[in-house]
Amino acid sequence: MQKLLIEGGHTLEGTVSISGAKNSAVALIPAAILADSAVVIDNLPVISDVDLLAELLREIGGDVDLGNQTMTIHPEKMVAMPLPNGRVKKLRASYYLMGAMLGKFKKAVIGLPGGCNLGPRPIDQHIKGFEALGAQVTNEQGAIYLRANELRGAKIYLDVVSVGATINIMLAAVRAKGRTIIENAAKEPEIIDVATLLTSMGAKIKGAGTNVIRIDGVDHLQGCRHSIIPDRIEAGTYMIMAAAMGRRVHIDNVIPTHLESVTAKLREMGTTVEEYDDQLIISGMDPKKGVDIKTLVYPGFPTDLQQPFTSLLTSAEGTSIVTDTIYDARFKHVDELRRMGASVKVEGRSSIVNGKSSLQGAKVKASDLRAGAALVIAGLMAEGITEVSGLEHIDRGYEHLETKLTRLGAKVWREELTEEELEQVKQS
Ligand SMILES: CC(=O)N[C@H]1[C@@H](OP(=O)(O)OP(=O)(O)OC[C@H]2O[C@@H](n3ccc(=O)[nH]c3=O)[C@H](O)[C@@H]2O)O[C@H](CO)[C@@H](O)[C@@H]1O
Ligand SMILES: C=C(OP(=O)(O)O)C(=O)O
Repeated sequence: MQKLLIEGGHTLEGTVSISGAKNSAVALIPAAILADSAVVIDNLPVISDVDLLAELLREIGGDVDLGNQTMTIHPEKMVAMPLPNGRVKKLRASYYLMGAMLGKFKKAVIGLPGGCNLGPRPIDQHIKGFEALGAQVTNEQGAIYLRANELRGAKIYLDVVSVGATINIMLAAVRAKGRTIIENAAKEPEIIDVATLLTSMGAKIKGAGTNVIRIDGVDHLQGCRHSIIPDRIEAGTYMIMAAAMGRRVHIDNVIPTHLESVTAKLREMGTTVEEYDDQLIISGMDPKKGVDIKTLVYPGFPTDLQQPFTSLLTSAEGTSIVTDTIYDARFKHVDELRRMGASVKVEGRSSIVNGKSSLQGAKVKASDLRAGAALVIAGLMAEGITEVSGLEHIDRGYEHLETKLTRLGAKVWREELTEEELEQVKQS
């Protein structure tokens, strides 16, 4: 087991290229189950969630060839193998196997998903959608059993705007008989990406990216080739790093419109953000002005970036309030930031940051993926050395983090945990 060490205080300068979007990839890979022939996915991020999903597809009989940033999935020999335990419990996105297997085989048994612990992560809206399409859904001993004689199109109104439920219902509805209408659908770019793949496979989908999606079911879906959109959350993380420590950082392979809420907040703080077709250039400026953040569904400020942004706010003047309206318990980074000398506390679903603090390197632990990113940013800003453990979370979502940061001029490297640290991990 390893930890990440960061020597803080180094200026970032140069170019970083953004990988394919994790939150698309984890839905696109299960979507390939629906095809009758090979699906090739390009621009895949090199992250552990992708490895896990490749293994899950192999478990159900898929022939999966995972190269560098490309995956070829042969679904011909896949079967409706029950997956009640094991790898499905390790990532949230395993829930997309429900929609894809229900669409293809009209049945599935999938263990309740894992993923980052952000407080409760219910899937009632997914189940409501599957039931509306004609599936019988039961929860037995921690696994969801789905079965349908036939799937029929239906009108489904989501009570909560959910990315996961919108995609999962799309995955099942593309193979239902007749028309499905998802109302109050989520509008995230990753939903458009999944709809693009399904359309290339032969599905009939209209309205992805708006709050009403219409799907006309088809009898079969063929293989295709698809390239994943850039990861707006990885891009946002580097934007924040550049605002914190950057002289002039070029962020390549981005879709700037996907990041408008982040760009707006950085500008409000005094950071210079230049926008081009597929590139952003960020120059951090001092002094920084504190700002309030409220996470919202797309195109609002993304919940996945509130933790990283909080680290940046510790270097800003005045008081900033960060409110998460999507996951109100997503604040496990706060105690760790305090260990580094930040003045930040949690009140209800908000964290309150009093700036400006001078952070000091410390031994800290990433409790989840974006908490990990927040601690890396704090480490870049801090005086001395920061040691971040819990790297398995960071590796779920950031491709070659230390290589990308080293190229920008950061001093960051991995080391094995000491015997004593390993013992502490076992006990925690
Ligand atoms: C809207 C939103 O910002 N979604 C983010 C959320 O997606 P993720 O797919 O995890 O979450 P959803 O979009 O599904 O959920 C949004 C909200 O709806 C609630 N909910 C969801 C499903 C359900 O059946 N019942 C229910 O109550 C959730 O608890 C949450 O409060 O986290 C992902 C990873 O961190 C991000 O990439 C997504 O952009
Ligand atoms: C929390 C995240 O991932 P997941 O939903 O896959 O746990 C994330 O991408 O920030």
